Amino acid sequence: MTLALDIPLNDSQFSAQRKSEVLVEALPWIRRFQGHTVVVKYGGNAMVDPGLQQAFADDIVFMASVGIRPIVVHGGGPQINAMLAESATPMEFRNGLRVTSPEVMEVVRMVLVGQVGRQLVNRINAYAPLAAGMSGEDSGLLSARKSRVIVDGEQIDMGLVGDIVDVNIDLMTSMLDRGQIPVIAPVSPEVDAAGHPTGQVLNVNADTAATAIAQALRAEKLVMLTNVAGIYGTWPDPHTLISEVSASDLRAMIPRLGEGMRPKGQALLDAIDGGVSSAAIVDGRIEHALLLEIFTTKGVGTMARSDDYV
Ligand SMILES: NC(=[NH2+])NCCC[C@H](N)C(=O)O
Repeated sequence: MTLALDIPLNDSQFSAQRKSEVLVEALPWIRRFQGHTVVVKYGGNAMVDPGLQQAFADDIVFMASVGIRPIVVHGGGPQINAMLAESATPMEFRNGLRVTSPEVMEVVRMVLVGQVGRQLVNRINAYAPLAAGMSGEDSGLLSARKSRVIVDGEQIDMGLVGDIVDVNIDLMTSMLDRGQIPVIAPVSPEVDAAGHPTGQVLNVNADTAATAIAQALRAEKLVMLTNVAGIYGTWPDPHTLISEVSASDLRAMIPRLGEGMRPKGQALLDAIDGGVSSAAIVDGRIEHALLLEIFTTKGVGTMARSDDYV
């Protein structure tokens, strides 16, 4: 790389030029997403490693600072497992899956709402008091129904686990309008067929909760942090990471994806089918993966886009 006069650059000039390129690359994306809602699923390693936690909080504050409206939905699997073991909560397994008994649900709620959510709010708010942690129970943010889990054609009772059936859009919108960053634990009140709360709370998978919230708000983008690099190609190219894929190509690819990848591919597709323009899986083990996905042209991980994406 050279200056205009073809004079070779010394190291510090070279790195200054690299930095300016990075900043300039971000400009069209800042303009593209300004004023738009981006839902981010926070999970995996990013949630347990202090350095990655801080980098994630930085990225969310960065987004909010340039006028993007981020919403964070978090999981807490590793922390929940640790607390279940520590508290010696009795557990039952069916078909290899943990049943969410009322006792387990108490621990889930305590850890998600009282621990994981609090830590992230604390890190974000070290910059400015923007983040507001809430569970699906607060102000009726989320409503859920029990999931129907079918194994080998038979319905099995997995206890207090649910799927979101309703999102309080007005609440989310007014928070975003005020510049707040909702940090959501997807613990949700159960509602009956008429939409009335039954008094029970259900645990909702954070991936599906993030997808449901992104759909309800017609978010511009959904980004999911996971512990994989992204979606890999199918035959004849199974070792190449797919950087970008259209919804129809992804749909065609899903039956041929590996067991682990298929639900992730499906989550991206569900978001797009529900009206979200683009959805990405990024590697949460990489520091600032979120920043890199949103503010660079090639991003990181795998992005799926609607067929009419512009
Ligand atoms: N994995 C990818 N190919 N990402 C492309 C990202 C492009 C742009 N920064 C966006 O967020 O929409």
